[in-house]
Amino acid sequence: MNAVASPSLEQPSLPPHAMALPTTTARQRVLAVGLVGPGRVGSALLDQLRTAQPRLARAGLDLRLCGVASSRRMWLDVDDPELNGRHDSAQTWRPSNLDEFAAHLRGDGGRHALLIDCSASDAVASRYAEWLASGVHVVTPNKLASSGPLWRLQAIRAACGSGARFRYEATVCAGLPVVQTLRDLLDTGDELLAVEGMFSGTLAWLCNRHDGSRPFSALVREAHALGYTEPDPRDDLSGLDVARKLVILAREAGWSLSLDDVDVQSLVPSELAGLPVEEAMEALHLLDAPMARQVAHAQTHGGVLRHVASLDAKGHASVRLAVLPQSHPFAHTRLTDNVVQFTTHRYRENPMLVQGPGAGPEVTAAGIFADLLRIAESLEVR
Ligand SMILES: NC(=O)c1ccc[n+]([C@@H]2O[C@H](COP(=O)([O-])OP(=O)(O)OC[C@H]3O[C@@H](n4cnc5c(N)ncnc54)[C@H](O)[C@@H]3O)[C@@H](O)[C@H]2O)c1
Ligand SMILES: N[C@@H](CCO)C(=O)O
Repeated sequence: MNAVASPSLEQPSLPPHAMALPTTTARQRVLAVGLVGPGRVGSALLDQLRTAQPRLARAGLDLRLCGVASSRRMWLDVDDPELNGRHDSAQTWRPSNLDEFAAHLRGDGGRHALLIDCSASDAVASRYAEWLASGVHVVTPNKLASSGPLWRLQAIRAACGSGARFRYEATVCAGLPVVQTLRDLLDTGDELLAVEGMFSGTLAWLCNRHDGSRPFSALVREAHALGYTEPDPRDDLSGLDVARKLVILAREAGWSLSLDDVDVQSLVPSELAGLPVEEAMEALHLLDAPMARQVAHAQTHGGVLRHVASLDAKGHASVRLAVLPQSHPFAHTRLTDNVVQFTTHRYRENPMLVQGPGAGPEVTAAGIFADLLRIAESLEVR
């Protein structure tokens, strides 16, 4: 199984026989896994799963990749490996159909099944409740279910009554333990008072790299190629991606925040906002002049640009680009570093910090993988 290096490659080379596992022993837990969205993050995850399979098998977890679905086509492990072999290891692909995909994953219902959504698709997020209700666990870095309509998230939570689990650690700051940390604080009786920080790996990287020597648009293209941005980088630049993360954390704490409640400062000029994504990628130069002015302004004031966000217990939430003094702790972050500062009842004098790389396929994939392992740990042997 090789990595799919480009998001445009919708066909990861996944010879079914490459996923062959050591013989299952009576004590092994079997987990059927299906992946939707083999893009930058999904492909990195497929690589990590394949590398880990022998080690997991020795530890008693038989991880079986049963299917991969992209927006247009899918591969299921029942597809003919001999035929694939005759076509130079090509896969047998069929048109994508999420109903068939989930039914195949469930099998006869006798095995544990887990679906990983690595798309950024609302249509896929809309299916979680029915998958969970049918007993399929769901893990995702896709923020749309947890930050979208509240009724849909409530339906997803209700569907977990089937015993299936829904985990989404990588929706906030990629592989950093942010959602789990907040959950641990709350589960042990602490109370969230405020969250502040830098929640965009892309904006952190752009602010660190943008010194005026290269056009901002060239840096955005590079961040996209490195896999830091959302599929549509305007989701990062408009502050929407960070607003989604604030909503996810607020809801984790039991607050009914929605995207409309977040005061967001967008960096996307209106001429760029209305374009289809391909045209917008061609017109990124529209960002250059305004961002050059922002950098010059920060330099004149002896400060640095940082993309910051905050949320308080009264539901005030904001996302903006700020000029911070060199002495500010956020001024010395590197590369894609995110910082999440939790002020809680216990940590009110000296808030708790989670900090580190906040974007990129490999760290994000590792966050998803860790969610999968937490679910796998709780499975009984079938
Ligand atoms: N890149 C990061 O650093 C990062 C970090 C945290 C979370 N995420 C999230 O991870 C997800 C994937 O990001 P990416 O950078 O890999 O994006 P990508 O564009 O590289 O990949 C998305 C994949 O989803 C597939 N897809 C789209 N619609 C689909 C549909 N309806 N059915 C099946 N497949 C569909 C596409 O075919 C593509 O393979 C996004 O939700 C993103 O917000 C990314
Ligand atoms: N595009 C996002 C990925 C992590 O959610 C970011 O740059 O932070």
